[in-house]
Amino acid sequence: MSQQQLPEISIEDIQTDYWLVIDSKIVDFSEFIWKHPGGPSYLKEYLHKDATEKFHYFGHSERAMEMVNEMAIGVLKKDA
Ligand code: HEM
Repeated sequence: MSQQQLPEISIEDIQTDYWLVIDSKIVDFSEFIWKHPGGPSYLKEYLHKDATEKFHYFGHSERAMEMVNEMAIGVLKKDA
């Protein structure tokens, strides 16, 4: 899903406990946590947090970026 098509959502409307933020996108990683090649602990460390800097710091591949887009459920509402 491209960023333009993502709905703006408020934190209280997020339907999963397993989310973090990368590049302003809310990413639902509930299905992905045990599949992450870097292991589950990195994702848990950023539960409900902005992981943008760390995600890019580790030099993730294009495919990893695609996965972020596939798991993105929306963008945070600005005034939320
Ligand atoms: C939900 C978002 C994320 C996705 C989809 C994702 C996906 C991936 C993928 C596909 C790889 C394999 C290498 C590659 O293709 O780049 C990988 C490796 C890795 N990821 Fe993530 N990642 C995410 C978030 C994070 C975060 C937030 C961190 C750190 C805080 C992290 C740390 C790492 C590390 C350290 C590796 C290297 C593992 C190794 O080679 O031993 N990832 N990730």
